Amino acid sequence: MIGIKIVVATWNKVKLEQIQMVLKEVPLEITSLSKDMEDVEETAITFKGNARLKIETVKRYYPNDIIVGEDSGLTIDALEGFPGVKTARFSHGSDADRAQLLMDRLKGVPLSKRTAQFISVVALAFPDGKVLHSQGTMDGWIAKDIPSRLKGYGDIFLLSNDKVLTEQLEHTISPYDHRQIALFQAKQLIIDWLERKTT
Ligand SMILES: O=c1[nH]c(=O)c2ncn([C@@H]3O[C@H](COP(=O)(O)OP(=O)(O)OP(=O)(O)O)[C@@H](O)[C@H]3O)c2[nH]1
Repeated sequence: MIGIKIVVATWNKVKLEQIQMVLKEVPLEITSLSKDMEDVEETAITFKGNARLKIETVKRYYPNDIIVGEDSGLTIDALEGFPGVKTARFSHGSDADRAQLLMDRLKGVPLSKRTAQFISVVALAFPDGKVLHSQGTMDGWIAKDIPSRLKGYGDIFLLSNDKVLTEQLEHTISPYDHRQIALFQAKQLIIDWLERKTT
């Protein structure tokens, strides 16, 4: 549709690539944020709330475009949902450092009680003021052993086939990935909105 772009409201390069990959089937130009745009303080207590904060901030700069924002994280049942919305920042350092801290907190907890979820919420803001959301969840367990190459949460997140997420992804892009599930729904919501707009 002439004039409308998709603007991806993320400051994370990997996430940007994943969003661009799924949304490339939508017949609109996809752009990322200009380098000098302020990051958003993620102060909400839900993934949906933080995804909304991201799109609302970016919409102020691009009121006539479709804004796509995503918030995700890991929730661990034995830790009452922790780290949840704080997954990217509950302590200093890298995701690998934080993953190590989670392993320490789960010391002695048997595998059957180490159930966890990766959750992704995508928020969409449309030029007519409409706001829509989609959500994806992936269930698994926090592994008992720390792998030798701990780079992030994907290295401690065990799937039902006994592989950790990053090991699985080396072989195939999982259609069951929380972010992929939320993004595929979001793609359809954008297509539906465009169809209604043109009919
Ligand atoms: O190893 C992983 N495999 C995954 O599949 C996965 N999905 C989410 N995460 C982690 O969850 C937090 C999201 O934080 P988040 O949504 O606030 O994103 P972000 O701050 O990086 O970017 P932005 O979009 O806010 O700019 C970050 O710590 C991510 O590493 C994953 N880690």
